[in-house]
Amino acid sequence: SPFYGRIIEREDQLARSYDYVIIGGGTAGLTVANRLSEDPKINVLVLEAGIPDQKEGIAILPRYLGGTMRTVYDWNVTTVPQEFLGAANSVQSLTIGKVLGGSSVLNGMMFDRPSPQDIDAWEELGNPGWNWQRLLPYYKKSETFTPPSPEQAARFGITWDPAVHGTQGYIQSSYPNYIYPLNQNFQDALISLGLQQSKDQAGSAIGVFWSPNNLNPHNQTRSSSRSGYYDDFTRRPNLHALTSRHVTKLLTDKSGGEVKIIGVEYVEAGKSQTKYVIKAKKEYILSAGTVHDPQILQLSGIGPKTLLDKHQIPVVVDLPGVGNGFQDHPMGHLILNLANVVHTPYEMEINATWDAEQKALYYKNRTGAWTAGGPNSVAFLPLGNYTDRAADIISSYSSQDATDHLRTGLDGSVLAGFKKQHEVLLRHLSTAKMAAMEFMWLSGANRRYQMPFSMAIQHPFSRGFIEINSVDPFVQPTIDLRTASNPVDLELYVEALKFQRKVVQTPAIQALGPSEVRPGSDTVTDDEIRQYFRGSISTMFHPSGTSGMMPREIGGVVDSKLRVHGVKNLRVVDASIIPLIPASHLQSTVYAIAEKASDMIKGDQ
Ligand SMILES: Cc1cc2nc3c(=O)[nH]c(=O)nc-3n(C[C@H](O)[C@H](O)[C@H](O)COP(=O)(O)OP(=O)(O)OC[C@H]3O[C@@H](n4cnc5c(N)ncnc54)[C@H](O)[C@@H]3O)c2cc1C
Repeated sequence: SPFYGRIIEREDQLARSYDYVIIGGGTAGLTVANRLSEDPKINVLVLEAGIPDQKEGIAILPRYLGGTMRTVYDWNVTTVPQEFLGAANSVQSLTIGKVLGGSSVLNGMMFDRPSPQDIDAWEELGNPGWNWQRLLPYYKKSETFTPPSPEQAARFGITWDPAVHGTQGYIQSSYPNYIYPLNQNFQDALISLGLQQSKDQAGSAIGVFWSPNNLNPHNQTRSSSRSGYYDDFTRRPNLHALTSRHVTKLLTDKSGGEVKIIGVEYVEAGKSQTKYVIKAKKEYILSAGTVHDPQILQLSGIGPKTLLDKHQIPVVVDLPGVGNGFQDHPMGHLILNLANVVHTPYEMEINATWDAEQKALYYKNRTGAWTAGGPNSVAFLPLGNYTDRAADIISSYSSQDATDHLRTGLDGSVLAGFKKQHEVLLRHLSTAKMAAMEFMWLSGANRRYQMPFSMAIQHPFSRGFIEINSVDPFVQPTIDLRTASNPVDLELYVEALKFQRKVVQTPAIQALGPSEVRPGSDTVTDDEIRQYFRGSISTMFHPSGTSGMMPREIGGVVDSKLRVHGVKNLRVVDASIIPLIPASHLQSTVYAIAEKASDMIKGDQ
């Protein structure tokens, strides 16, 4: 067919049948599509609600990091008012990708990994085979790591361990040709406080470390699931992507005793009168992301019975976990102005001459500050590393009844699951092997200030939810992060700010002539600090957990082969299956999950 080998545009270009239909061509969706279509006999269709980006600056240049937010490539969804936060930041926007490549086209390009314990905890929740040792090969499989140049390695002291990196994967991880010197001040400051520096974050992400970006080292542009797993494979005749197609529900059949998916219903964007149905011979794979997976499942009658009854949707599978278990990394800031002039991404915004010089360098030979955007320097710290109140905090969590601060009306199975998570988290957080807080200089991910430090809680005990509030698939589901609903989470921020202020006092930061812009000198007491965070914490864009991988008896949505409980031929593969959010930015883990899932699906063929 003349249409093979590209993104197809019309229904009459579809193949007669597909073995797999993948709902959502995002980070995980395109990974699975690539791997399944390696077998030329297997036909794969991806249905993606967004359009392909045009490789414009905001989508591919580190200089314009963040520029896709609130554009056509963003679903532009917002939360309901957050009752545990202050009025000023009560309604939050939650950027998520609506584009071929999904959130990997919008993300902050930080390419790090969690610590082994973060993944081992998944196995402890009843998922055999989901531990660090078994997932590490998939982190490696998805990555091609390029070490920093010898000059950069020598100048900044960047070390790495080739044993934990991949060399054949489709996602490029590398250091930009230009590294902002402030990354070094940040490292030096933390080391001067006695913190350990890891040789390589990719095998043990504790302490302060250098991190690469998802950056193509050859042309210094973003590496995304689209550039890595899709663009070079469009000549495969058995891989089709149909964009601008919004999936509205899954069609189910219960007649044989077990529940089966018998088709996917979708519409073309802007033409919702005409409904199409496409069928898969083997399986359906839901990769629509943490916000939309539960919406699609619930609209299809798979979800909590009480919610389905409320909307008069016939119950196909009563699965109380669907949409519950939402987790994210809420993020707060300490912001400095610097008296001593150093180059920062902020300078791009105020110094047109410097920006133009850097632009010229970029287009001449891919050097200069336009190559840099995503953060390269970060610290993931266990409680005992940044506060002497670690024991108090652990005991505040452990003296709670695990279900004290959850939303009301949850099914017993979901409560049992959270009890189990509570236990697993407390066991690990009291060791030096699980990070509780991430500290980072945001680099180009926040270009409004010279020195925005972020602080993000890594293992919140608060849980949010996503649920439909209409049977209309085009109405955004209710997104309730419930940030800080567990009050002990806020205590971690109080301690984090005090620690961050100590960091500012170190010679490495003092050399920059810092003055605190936020929260500022009138925020001193614990109560003032709590108020500050209530009024300012926002999401770090790491939504996960709404199709949690756990046994059904404890509120799980998918089993350890990522099959939806109670449904024969449906898997979920993306960030929503993460049962406990790890201490890391999420993309490397999403790729690893998708690579592992692809092998499991092939194995079951
Ligand atoms: C602004 C931002 C910054 C981030 N920064 C970083 C970072 O620096 N480092 C890092 O590691 N991670 C970062 N992340 C997180 C990381 O990018 C995500 O966790 C990851 O990309 C999620 O992958 P996914 O496959 O679960 O979902 P997505 O990649 O979002 O894919 C879901 C896809 O499904 C499609 N879809 C949804 N509903 C439907 C429907 N009804 N019909 C058809 N298609 C549908 C969507 O359009 C989308 O393409 C960031 C994320 C964002 C948004």
